[in-house]
Amino acid sequence: MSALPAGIYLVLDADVCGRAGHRPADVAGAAVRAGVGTVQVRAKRATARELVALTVSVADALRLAGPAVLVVDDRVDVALAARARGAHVDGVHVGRRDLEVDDARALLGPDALVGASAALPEHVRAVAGADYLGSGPLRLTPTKPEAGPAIGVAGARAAVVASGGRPVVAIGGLGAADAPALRAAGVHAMAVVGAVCGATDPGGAAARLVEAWDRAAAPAVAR
Ligand SMILES: Cc1ncc(COP(=O)(O)OP(=O)(O)O)c(N)n1
Ligand SMILES: Cc1nc(C(=O)O)sc1CCOP(=O)(O)O
Ligand SMILES: [Mg+2]
Repeated sequence: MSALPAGIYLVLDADVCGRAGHRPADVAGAAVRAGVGTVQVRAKRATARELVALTVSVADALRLAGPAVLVVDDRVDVALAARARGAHVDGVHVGRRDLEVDDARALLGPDALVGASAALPEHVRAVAGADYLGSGPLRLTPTKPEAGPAIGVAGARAAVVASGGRPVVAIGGLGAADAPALRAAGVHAMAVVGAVCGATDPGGAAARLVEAWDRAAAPAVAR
């Protein structure tokens, strides 16, 4: 199984990229070149066929950009279809209305990376087989207005405590300024959509996020 990289986790939302005038594969490549370790393909309005094509194009971009983990939001069938076309897809991120974690793993194979949404400690217990947990929204966000309620850094900390040592990925309204508090709470990675996909310069925005994350870990004397 691919381990989930710590640091910045890009949720590559096709609609947010499109509104900003960016090709998702270009955003993914620029982000990974800037040090982003994980990319999740998310396209809520796409057909299954469009999502397969998008996933293949992102996998192609990542092959050139450098090592990164690639997962698909929601759709195990799409991950499998992209793999069948030769794309390297590590796994999926499943939400509470998608396939269960164990079913996703049974279909994708034992080495797949399967992440699951779990905002509250009771959700964390319900996804015992997940390789990592996505917890949010930290704060309300225009990218996903239906998400909520906001759990804040305290909620992310509660997920970390309930996680049994599994990596927790915080999501929802996050930016570079959040890195110190999230790292202090024991969060493994910070997921962003708008901060990169919606930026004028996605690569530059990703580089600033990576730098903020790395700097947040530095000992106080080195700052
Ligand atoms: C890292 C991460 N965490 C949480 C989510 C939310 O996933 P989900 O519950 O499936 O909601 P949608 O993204 O599908 O609207 C995520 N995508 N990534
Ligand atoms: C895709 C997603 N899931 C969330 C959750 O709380 O489950 S919040 C979210 C959107 C995050 O976008 P942004 O970084 O632009 O705020
Ligand atoms: Mg989802």
